Amino acid sequence: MSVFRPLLFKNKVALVTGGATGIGKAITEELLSLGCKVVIASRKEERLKATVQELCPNSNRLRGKVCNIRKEDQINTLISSTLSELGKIDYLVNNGGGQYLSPVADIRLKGWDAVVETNLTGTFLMCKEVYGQWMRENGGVIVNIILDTSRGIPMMAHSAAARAGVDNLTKSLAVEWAANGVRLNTVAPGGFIYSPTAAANYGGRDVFEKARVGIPAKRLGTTQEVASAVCFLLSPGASFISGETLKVDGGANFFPSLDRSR
Ligand SMILES: CCCCCCCCC/C=C/C(=O)SCCNC(=O)CCNC(=O)[C@H](O)C(C)(C)COP(=O)(O)OP(=O)(O)OC[C@H]1O[C@@H](n2cnc3c(N)ncnc32)[C@H](O)[C@@H]1OP(=O)(O)O
Ligand SMILES: NC(=O)C1=CN([C@@H]2O[C@H](COP(=O)(O)OP(=O)(O)OC[C@H]3O[C@@H](n4cnc5c(N)ncnc54)[C@H](OP(=O)(O)O)[C@@H]3O)[C@@H](O)[C@H]2O)C=CC1
Repeated sequence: MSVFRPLLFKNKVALVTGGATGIGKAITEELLSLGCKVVIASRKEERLKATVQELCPNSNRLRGKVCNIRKEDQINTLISSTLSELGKIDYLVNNGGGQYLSPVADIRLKGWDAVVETNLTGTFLMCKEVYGQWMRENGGVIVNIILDTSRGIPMMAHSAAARAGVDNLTKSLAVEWAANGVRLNTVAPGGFIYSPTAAANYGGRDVFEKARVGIPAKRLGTTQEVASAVCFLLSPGASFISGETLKVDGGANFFPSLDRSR
């Protein structure tokens, strides 16, 4: 059940990258339930189609657009076609991203580049293009999803470095674009938010289940819990919050190794 007032969101237009699966899909569902029009964008057309069919089969309030955020020309087209179809972009959620597990010693340059391009460069390009085509003149709100990198992330150093870059980019843009009526914040889910697509990237649910002992609440986070944080930061309730990082981790960044026996 949503804790937000639909009046605040009605007829807003939101663009959510990676909005067809996992956390992005929960954000999409929440925004739709509040009355927004939503465009979801990612690489795999079949996932986009399935989510549009599942969440909004009988209306055009949800549209899927194929876009690889590593490709500047595709981002350009994504933004311009969204504007020509829906007339505005009030909210951008840069959620699309990911990585693979590897010790640093085994990361090849091609893999490093793939992860940095996906997470840091992709977010930079999305922010720059939406600002240039719409938000510079009209304002808007951007939320960037990262990982909680406050203690580094062994086995995911490429992604941790890229996400720390996104966190810092967000702070610079929050200052540069404030006078244009643009707010930006990051949401940092701590490690373990289960969804089937996220888990598939690591060979199944096991790696998430094993993490449970290190989480003070003794449970995994849900995609809806991340979506709530995102919607709060998008909402007018957060109208004087910009350049901040909101962790969603059930307290796991404090004393993360305590009480592993339970
Ligand atoms: C300790 C416990 C903690 C457990 C921690 C558990 C995680 C919990 C916290 C985090 C959760 C999440 O983020 S959940 C979200 C998960 N979802 C995703 O990651 C989806 C998106 N990810 C991806 O698409 C990929 O991971 C990403 C690398 C970014 C892009 O892949 P692409 O194949 O499209 O990229 P390309 O440009 O073709 O480059 C591929 C190159 O990348 C490298 N590469 C790619 N996958 C690889 C792999 N599995 N193993 C090795 N190397 C790989 C190789 O060098 C590849 O080159 P070649 O060898 O020449 O091919
Ligand atoms: N699950 C977790 O525990 C945590 C997740 N996160 C982050 O949250 C975000 C969402 O992850 P989650 O929902 O869990 O996992 P998913 O794997 O379900 O989501 C990743 C999404 O990103 C999209 N994507 C990946 N690469 C690109 C690209 N180059 N261009 C466009 N879209 C892309 C994927 O779609 P497609 O493959 O079709 O392109 C997919 O929809 C990610 O940035 C993730 O790293 C952060 C902390 C913890």
